[in-house]
Amino acid sequence: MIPKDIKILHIDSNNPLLMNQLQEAGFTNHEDFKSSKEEIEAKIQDYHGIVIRSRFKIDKNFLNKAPNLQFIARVGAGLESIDCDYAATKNIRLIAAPEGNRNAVAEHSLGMLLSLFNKLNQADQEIRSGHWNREKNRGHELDGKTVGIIGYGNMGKSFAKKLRGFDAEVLCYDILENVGDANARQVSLQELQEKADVLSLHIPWTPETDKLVNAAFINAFAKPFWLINTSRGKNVVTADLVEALKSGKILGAGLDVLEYEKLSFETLFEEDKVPDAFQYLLESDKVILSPHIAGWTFESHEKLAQTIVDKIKQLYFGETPEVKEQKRVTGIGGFFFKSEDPKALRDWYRKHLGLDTNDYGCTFRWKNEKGEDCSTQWSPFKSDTNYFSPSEKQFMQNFRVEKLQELLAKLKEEGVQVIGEMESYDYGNFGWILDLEGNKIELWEPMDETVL
Ligand SMILES: NC(=O)c1ccc[n+]([C@@H]2O[C@H](COP(=O)([O-])OP(=O)(O)OC[C@H]3O[C@@H](n4cnc5c(N)ncnc54)[C@H](O)[C@@H]3O)[C@@H](O)[C@H]2O)c1
Ligand SMILES: O=C(O)[C@H](O)COP(=O)(O)O
Repeated sequence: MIPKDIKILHIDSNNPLLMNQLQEAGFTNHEDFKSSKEEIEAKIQDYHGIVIRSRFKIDKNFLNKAPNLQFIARVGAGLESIDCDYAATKNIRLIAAPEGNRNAVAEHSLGMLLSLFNKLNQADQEIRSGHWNREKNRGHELDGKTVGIIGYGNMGKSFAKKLRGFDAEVLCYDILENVGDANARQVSLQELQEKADVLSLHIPWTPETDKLVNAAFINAFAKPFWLINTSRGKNVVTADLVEALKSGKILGAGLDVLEYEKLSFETLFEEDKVPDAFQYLLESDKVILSPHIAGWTFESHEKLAQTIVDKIKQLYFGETPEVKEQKRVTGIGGFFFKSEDPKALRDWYRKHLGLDTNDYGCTFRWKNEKGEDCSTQWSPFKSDTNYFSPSEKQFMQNFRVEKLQELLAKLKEEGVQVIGEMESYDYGNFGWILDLEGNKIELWEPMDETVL
C-alpha cells in the first residue's frame, strides 16, 4: 500500500505536529473530533488507522465494525480504554506513547511528594489568609526515607530516575521479574510494605489492580506512609484512603487521578452529588489534588505526538529516516594508568594540579548537551595490576558507550577481540576489547540510559 491509500482517522485533538508530519509522510488524514461513537462506528470501515486519546472505549463492537483497521494509536500511555486482546485477534497493531509523558509524570510525582513533605500547599494557603505559621508547617525530608514504587515500567522507572539525587532507598515491586535496575531494587510486595515510607503507584488499571489500595493493603504496611497516585483513580479505594488518613496510617496523599473520573478523564462527575470520601479529600490539608495532569505538560504534548508519528512511520516504512545508526562511543569515561606509587602520585596531582582526589583517583563531573550529569574517572593503578591484561601497556582507556551488549555483539562480528564477558554493576555495564595494537579499552555503559 502506498501511504496515500492509508487512511487515518483522528478523533481527538493533539499537537498539530502529529497531523502535519503524517500529511508530509503522505498518509491521508481525516479529523473528526465531534461525531458520536455511533457516528464514528458508521464510517470506521473506511479507515486503516485511528488516532485517539481517551474520547471513548474501543470495544469489541467498535472493532467488529472496523474490518480494515491496521492500527490504533493512543496518544498517551494507558491502554485500558482499548480491548487490546480482541484487537490482537484481529491483527490490529496497538501504538501507545509512554515515552512522551513519562518524564512529565515523574516530575509531577516528585513535585507532589515534595509539596506534601514540605506542606507547601497548606503553608501557601495560610499566608494568603494572613497566617504565618512556622512550627505548624515544619516539613519532612526525603533523605533517609524508603520510597516504594509499584509498577516498574515507563512511569515507575522515570520516577525512580528522578529520585537518584536524593539519599533515599528506592524499592520497586512488579509482577514481571527482573525489572529492577540501578535506580530501584526489586523486592516482594511484602518487603515493600515492610520498609516503605512513601508509596508511588505506576501501574495500569487492570482487573488485578482495580481497588488494589484498599484497607487490607494499606494496613499491611508496617509504617505510616505517604501515598502518591498518578496511575489510575480506580486503583485506590477512596473511602479506605480516607479512613487511613483519619487514623494516621496514611500521612498524606498526592492524587493526580481520582476514582470518580470518567473514562475520558475530561470530567470528574456526571452526578451532582459529591461522594463523602471525596468531600473529605477536598477539605483535608494532608491531600494535594491535581486534575489528571501528571503527564500533561507543554513538552509532553509535543513528545506524545512525535512518538506517535515515529511509531506509525516505523510501522509502514520500517526504520524512520530520523533514526540514526546507534552511536558507539559517546565520551571519555576514564583514563587509567600504572604507577609505582599511586598514593604519592595522587597526592602530587592534588598538590600541583588541584585534582580532587580520593582513594580511587579523581572523578570529573560534567553535563552532556542535554544537561544530564555525567562523569569521567582518572585513576592511577598499582604497577602490578592485572586489570589491564592481557595488554602489557602502561595505560587503559575507558570510553562511555550506548547499548553495550549490542555494541559488543557488533564488535565481535567485526572481528574485534573482546576480552571476557560483560559485567554489570550499580553504576553501569562494562566490557573490554583490544585495539589493533593490543591496547586494552574498557567500554562503559552508564546505567542511566539518559546519561548517554
Ligand atoms: N496521570 C497521568 O497523566 C498518567 C500519564 C501516563 C500514564 N499514566 C498511568 O500510568 C500507568 C503506567 O504507565 P507505564 O507506561 O509505566 O506502563 P508500563 O506498562 O510501562 O508499566 C506498568 C508496569 O506495571 C506492572 N504491573 C502491571 N500489573 C501489576 C500489578 N498487579 N502489580 C504490580 N505491577 C504491575 C507491569 O508489569 C509494568 O511493568 C498507565 O497505564 C496509566 O494508567 C498516568
Ligand atoms: O494514560 C495516559 O497517558 C494519561 O493518563 C493521559 O491520558 P489522556 O491523554 O487521555 O488524558
